Amino acid sequence: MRKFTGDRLLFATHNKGKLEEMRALLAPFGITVLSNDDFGLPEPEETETTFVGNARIKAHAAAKATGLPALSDDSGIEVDALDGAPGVYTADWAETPTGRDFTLAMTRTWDACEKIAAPLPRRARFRSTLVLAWPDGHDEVFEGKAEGQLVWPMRGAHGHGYDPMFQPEGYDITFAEMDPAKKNQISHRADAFRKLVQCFEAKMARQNISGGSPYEPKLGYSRAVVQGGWCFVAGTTGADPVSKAFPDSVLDQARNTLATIKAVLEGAGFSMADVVRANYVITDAAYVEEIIPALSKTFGEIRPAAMMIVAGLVNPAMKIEIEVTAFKG
Ligand SMILES: O=c1nc[nH]c2c1ncn2[C@H]1C[C@H](O)[C@@H](COP(=O)(O)OP(=O)(O)OP(=O)(O)O)O1
Ligand SMILES: [Mg+2]
Repeated sequence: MRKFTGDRLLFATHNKGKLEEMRALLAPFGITVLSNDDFGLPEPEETETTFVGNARIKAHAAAKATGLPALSDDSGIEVDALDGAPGVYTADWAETPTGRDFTLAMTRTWDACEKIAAPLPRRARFRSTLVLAWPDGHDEVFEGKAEGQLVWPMRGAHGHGYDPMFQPEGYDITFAEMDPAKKNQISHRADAFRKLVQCFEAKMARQNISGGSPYEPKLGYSRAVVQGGWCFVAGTTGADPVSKAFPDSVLDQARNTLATIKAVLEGAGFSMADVVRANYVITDAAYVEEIIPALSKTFGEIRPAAMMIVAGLVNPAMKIEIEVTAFKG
């Protein structure tokens, strides 16, 4: 999957409700979100018969016109009793000669169910297909959905589109009665967005990882810090993970240290193979020969850039401390 590495993204929509939701979803990633309004882009004709087809039209048209990576959303509501209608034509059901009227669209949808005396609950789902397109024509597709049922009469004043008649599964309020931040956690768009986030890994906000040591808040450090594609693991010593005692042998301490580092990296979504730098402190130069089996077993193939210092450590029982840095592109 191609990664998004820039800091400006165009969200190619003319729908203010979608734009607000997408800006909130993207806020933690430090990406400036531009909209069609910033460029005065025309609304392309959605001539395809699938969500992905129409989402591609919108994203590629915007990426081509602006030279920026562009994200689009094509979405709609599927009603089981109506064989999935209005589906891709959800926006069309709101069209009137003077613009879109969603009260009319929702009334049409409910009436269609009434006409065939569809049994209750009238199961439905929102679907969202997000397409991220680059000016060179490449794109990535992410799909999401939110299950629920239609309710009548319409309820609630938040949200947009068909929100007042959609009650998500597990709730007794509609999307339009829900706090917008809550809708943004459980919606079809949020579901698709969680998949899109893989594209933004390199933009992830800083994350401090605690190992639970009481010294962390006292001395002001973290077991590891993850930022962007990097994981910085703090200097780690070789106590036994269960007894917390330091074994006599420096080789055993080295093995414990490397096992702890491996667990920390894996907990942060990295692996030992991602280690690009390792710094070693040993308390006696003679220990170099002793720790070779642990080091060559762990790093013989990975070969991070390394440095080894002979120095004192804070507890006389400690014979080795290792810090590593990992990078995931
Ligand atoms: O969270 C939602 N809550 C309520 N209704 C929603 C939602 N998400 C999509 N919908 C409905 C209304 C929208 O008009 C249609 C999608 O049509 P769709 O063509 O994808 O969007 P659109 O024409 O409003 O904006 P644009 O194409 O510029 O992104 O489905
Ligand atoms: Mg549209």
